[in-house]
Amino acid sequence: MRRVDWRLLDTRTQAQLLRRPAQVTSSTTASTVASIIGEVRDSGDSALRAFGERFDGFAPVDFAVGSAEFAEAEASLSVELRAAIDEAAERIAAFHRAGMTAPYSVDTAPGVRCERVLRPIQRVGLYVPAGSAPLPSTALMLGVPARLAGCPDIVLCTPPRRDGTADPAVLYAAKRCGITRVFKIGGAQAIAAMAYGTASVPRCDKLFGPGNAYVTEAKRQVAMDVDGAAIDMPAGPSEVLVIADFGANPAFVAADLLSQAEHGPDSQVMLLSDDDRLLDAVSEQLASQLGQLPRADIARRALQSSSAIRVESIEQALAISNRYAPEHLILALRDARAALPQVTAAGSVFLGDWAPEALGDYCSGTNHVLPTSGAARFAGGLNVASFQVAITVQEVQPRGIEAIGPCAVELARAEGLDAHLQAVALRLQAVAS
Ligand SMILES: NC(=O)c1ccc[n+]([C@@H]2O[C@H](COP(=O)([O-])OP(=O)(O)OC[C@H]3O[C@@H](n4cnc5c(N)ncnc54)[C@H](O)[C@@H]3O)[C@@H](O)[C@H]2O)c1
Ligand SMILES: N[C@H](CO)Cc1c[nH]c[nH+]1
Ligand SMILES: [Zn+2]
Repeated sequence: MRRVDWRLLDTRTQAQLLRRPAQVTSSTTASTVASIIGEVRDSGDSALRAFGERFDGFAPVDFAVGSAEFAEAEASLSVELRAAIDEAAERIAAFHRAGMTAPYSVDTAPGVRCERVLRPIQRVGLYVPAGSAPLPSTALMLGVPARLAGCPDIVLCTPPRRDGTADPAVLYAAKRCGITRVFKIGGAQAIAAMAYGTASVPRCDKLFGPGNAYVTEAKRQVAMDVDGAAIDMPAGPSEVLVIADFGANPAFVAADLLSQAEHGPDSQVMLLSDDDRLLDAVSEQLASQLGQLPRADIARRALQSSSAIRVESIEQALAISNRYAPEHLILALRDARAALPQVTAAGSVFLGDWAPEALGDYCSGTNHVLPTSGAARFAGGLNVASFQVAITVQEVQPRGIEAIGPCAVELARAEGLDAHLQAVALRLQAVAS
């Protein structure tokens, strides 16, 4: 992790420091992904088999997980793991249920009723990563809100293991959410299959879920294509930014940084502090904790494009954080709650010393599918509304057209749109006669 003093950097170097590693390699990734998508569109299942063989070491004859594989998966899990998945699912459901928006209706004038009704998106495609680590928690983060939204048709893709089976905990978590249409397909090819459809995989209206740089780029490309599919958000390589003051626990801070660094070599973790001793102590902790981690190599590579930044003040740290717009923001501050109003861009915020980011990943109840690469400046994390379409409705009585028709006539005249004017004027005449 490079150590720098923000106050000594010119503005260009400051900007470079806040760049994501995935942004640096994006043009190569984009062309690789474009050709994968093209081949899936042209050759469907046979392209999926070729990419499965090349990238996952397995090309299933049948991509769909059958009922026997679901049953074996469930039986193979420990009682403790099943209970943890069940417990997490319940807490995620409780938080997401509380955040569901209700339909509403307003009489905007006498005889004019405007409403907003909510409908579930009819067919949604979920992507659960399993490249370097299978993420059953992601199946919950996607499946729970999709069910609460009432989506009738839920498709899930996840990369197969080398033996051709899907990760059993991912299958259990999917089934726990009522999802049984699971396909063993990973990467950009899975996104292409769900966006355009193949003989095996149904075409979906909207795609959800995190993934590596290939998955995230594939989602971006299918979302740009009018024949493709909508997407939730860019939810790429994991990130965390920690703002720590003099009193923060260096072991906790280092553990939180490493918990995101271990996701992938393209993850990025940032530490900002106004205290040199804290920065020194975290650096020592990183070195000693790294040695204990099975995924130390991955974490070490992520740390190479990460920074520990000495700032003038916590206010300056908050300003830098808002500019960076991290997926996760940990406020390891003595009065973390007091800093919250200054946070304007972050996917999910963790207040104080006792809220490790890993709790949000698994079971606090918030969603861990969050915007990365700075998208937290304009987008929030996944929620039930992400799986719904909001349809507005208006119902107008004769007295309603009398009340608001003249307003529409005036505006139509100003725009020179006579057919619009006529549509209203005819009704005004009919009501008057
Ligand atoms: N932002 C979020 O909300 C969030 C949540 C969870 C996980 N994540 C991120 O998701 C990512 C998961 O990545 P992963 O790799 O473990 O799993 P993954 O399932 O996203 O990717 C694995 C797939 O990548 C494809 N692939 C691998 N190498 C390739 C290559 N050279 N060319 C083309 N395709 C290739 C393969 O098809 C493989 O099946 C991590 O970066 C993690 O940080 C983000
Ligand atoms: N931290 C990831 C989101 O960036 C989510 C996750 C799943 N499992 C562990 N972590
Ligand atoms: Zn994580």
